Amino acid sequence: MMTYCFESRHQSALCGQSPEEVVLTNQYIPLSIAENMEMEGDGTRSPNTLEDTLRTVLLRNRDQARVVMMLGPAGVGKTTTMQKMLLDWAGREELEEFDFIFPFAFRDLTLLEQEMSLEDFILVQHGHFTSESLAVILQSPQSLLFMFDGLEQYQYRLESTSHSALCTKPNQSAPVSVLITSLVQGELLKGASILITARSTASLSFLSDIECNHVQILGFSPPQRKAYFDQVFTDPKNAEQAFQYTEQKMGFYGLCGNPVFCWIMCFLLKETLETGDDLPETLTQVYVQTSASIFRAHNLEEGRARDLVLGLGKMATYSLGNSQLLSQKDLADSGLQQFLMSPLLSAFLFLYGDPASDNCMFSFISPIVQEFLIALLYYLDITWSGGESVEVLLGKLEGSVKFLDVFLSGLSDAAQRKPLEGIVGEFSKDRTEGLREWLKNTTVQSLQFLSYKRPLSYYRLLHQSQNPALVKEISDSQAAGLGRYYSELSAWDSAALNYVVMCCGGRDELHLHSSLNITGEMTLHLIPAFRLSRKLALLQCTLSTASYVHLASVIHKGRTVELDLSYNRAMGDSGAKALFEGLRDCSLQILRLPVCGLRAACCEDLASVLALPSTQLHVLDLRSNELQDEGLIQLCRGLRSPHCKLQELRMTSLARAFDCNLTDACCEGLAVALLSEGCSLTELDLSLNDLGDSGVLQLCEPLKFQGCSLEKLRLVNCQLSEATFRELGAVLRSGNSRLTALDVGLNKVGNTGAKYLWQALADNHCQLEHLDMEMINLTDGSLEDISAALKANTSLKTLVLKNNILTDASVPSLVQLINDSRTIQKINLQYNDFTEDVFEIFETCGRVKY
Ligand SMILES: Nc1ncnc2c1ncn2[C@@H]1O[C@H](COP(=O)(O)OP(=O)(O)OP(=O)(O)O)[C@@H](O)[C@H]1O
Repeated sequence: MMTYCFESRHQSALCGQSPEEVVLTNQYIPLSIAENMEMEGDGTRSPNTLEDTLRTVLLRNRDQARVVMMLGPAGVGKTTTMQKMLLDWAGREELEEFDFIFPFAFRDLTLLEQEMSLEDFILVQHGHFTSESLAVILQSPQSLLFMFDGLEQYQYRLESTSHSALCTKPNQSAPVSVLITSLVQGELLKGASILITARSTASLSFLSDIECNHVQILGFSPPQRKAYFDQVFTDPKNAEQAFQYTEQKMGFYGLCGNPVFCWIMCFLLKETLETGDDLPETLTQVYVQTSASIFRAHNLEEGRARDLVLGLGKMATYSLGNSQLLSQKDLADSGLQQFLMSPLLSAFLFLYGDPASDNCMFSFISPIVQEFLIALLYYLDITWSGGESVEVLLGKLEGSVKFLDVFLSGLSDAAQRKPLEGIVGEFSKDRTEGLREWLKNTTVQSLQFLSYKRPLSYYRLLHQSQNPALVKEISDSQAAGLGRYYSELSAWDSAALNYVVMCCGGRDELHLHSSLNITGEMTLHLIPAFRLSRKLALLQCTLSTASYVHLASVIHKGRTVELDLSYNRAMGDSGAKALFEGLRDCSLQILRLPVCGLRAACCEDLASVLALPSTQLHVLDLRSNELQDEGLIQLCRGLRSPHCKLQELRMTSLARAFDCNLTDACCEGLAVALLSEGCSLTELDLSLNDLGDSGVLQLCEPLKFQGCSLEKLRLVNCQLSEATFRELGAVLRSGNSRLTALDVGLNKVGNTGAKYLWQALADNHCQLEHLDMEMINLTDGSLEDISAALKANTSLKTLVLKNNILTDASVPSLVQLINDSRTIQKINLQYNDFTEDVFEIFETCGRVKY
């Protein structure tokens, strides 16, 4: 059994050690799987290491056919895992419940075109059994495990066939595809276990009728890849450096979990760390430098190297649209026959079988290498595919390629392609310039038209092309669009966005809206761009706690003056506390944190930073956070400090569902703070809190003192009655108040309550410029008071009386009053009980909104 191996291939810079070598030399590192494993019957989660999971699902419910699909992209370790299972089973360390395991590679099955029985099928692949022994073995299906590796390399489709067409006996002949389907459906060897690997779920329709467990391999987690780097490098310092470098520079491409990619990075960094050469900055450089190194090792002359790349590029394109498994004919059609015996060929292709025989088959070592070769072909042969433009090429291959545009962009940069150009000859200048032009135009278009493909996907390409002059050209023509992003952000997008912003020397304002799951890694990529922005708005995002730590480092001693984190509901006290660390010494003047899930627990930290001489905060927006009295009382400690520079504090609620929950209990502390010498508060918004008369009457006390700096006060919908209005009137008439704006709408005090404010307006001590009494149940009965107030007043500029119960009867007088007033600029009378009859009168005064 142990002579069997799924793939015979040798080690290369682009594909790593063979699976067989990895397991036999004990270099196998456990792999991670996706978390969304099925729940067990008792509600517990399945184990989450790959090996445990496979064991569990294979040994579950042994009376039925147990089919397990092991899924994961190319190079993630499916074959290696199978190889490891086999080795462990043979060494009696795992899966002892199975007496026999029969491994198959789908690729080999492609050659089995004739009909045969299951017995013959097994004997063809595993010749060490005799027919007699096999017949006995097959009588106990429950002790058998069949492994089928690499479904995408099977030329025939497995279909969900009707039961009558399936095989039921091991000696019954049928096409191999039917034998496999019969096994899977449980018609043949009922009770046997089946494990199949595939890169994707694309061709799994044959499993639709049966119960099947899916295990998704993710590859190496960060600790697993650290272990891998430690294993490959002998020097632990180099291992750490290479690991960190790979994480930071390549992490966002989403490839680092892939063992083969880790191998390539180790190979490359080992070389560059030894020679002191430049380390790769982009994905393109990784593949350019690795292939250049392969070519150098084989010392091929320039013409032949170019022919090889051209041939591989052509075959790569053919393979994309046709089959992953390629024949000798495909090789010859691509002009590669001359390289058949060259070891260089196997640096890019897996060879199965004897190259001298007609049965030899080939496949590209990975889709990403395939795409890299297509990109090279594009620049090396301008006649290829009718000389089509990059746009047409990408359009044609959309859906089947992932990194082609990335490589095309990277290779358009002379410095990045240089190591390969020295080996395969010059790239077409027309093509490199054409790419540059295309990239510029599509990026500009995406910035101009919101419906166009999102700009961030082009920023990735700009980052790859490493061409700051090109970015500058784009930003010169599209300055406005470059600072605003309204979509999901990935780590790759963040790195690309940072690159673009940095190439432009920063943006004064940077807005990221509605991006969920902004991780610490993403924020880390964006720190340089953030630090250059004076205004930073990250609205309706979900930032991780680590992101707030990074944001704190952005504002700490930075140039950011305004930070708007509105509607980051998940921030909470932990995020806020991390952020406030940055406030200790910063230029930040405006901090907007409405609807951020804050509670009283964060207010102590906030109060402490407000009291620091190094804090510059002028505006603090805490609307719709459930801070409660306790939170505001804590904050007052900061407000009382002579160092506190806060001028504007907003603690209203944007909706009843998001209350600040303040009551009269916080008002005494606030009154003391307002009276304290250091307090520089000029604007206070406490609307939509149940302060009641008992609370606001306490606040009125400091307002009557000259030392109180408050100029604008909003107390909309605070459950106030006549008593408070009387006191507010007294404040305005006191001659000491600096109040210039007062909003007291939605407190249903009627004419009797409002009377006190009309009287205050008539007093020449009152300096109010803005008064809002929306929806306070004002009727025509107050017309006399209004009239007296407006005739005498010389300061009021805006008056809001909308949503009251005034009728047509008041209109002529009101309009006359406004027309006569020298100061009033705007009066809002919308939504009163007016009929259309008076609209003509309103029209005579441009200052009335009705
Ligand atoms: N667990 C592992 N530990 C160490 N190296 C590994 C591990 N898994 C994979 N590798 C390395 O990655 C290479 C590719 O792995 P493997 O061939 O198993 O991937 P795959 O998922 O079967 O890919 P494909 O879909 O292309 O067949 C192996 O040859 C080996 O060098």
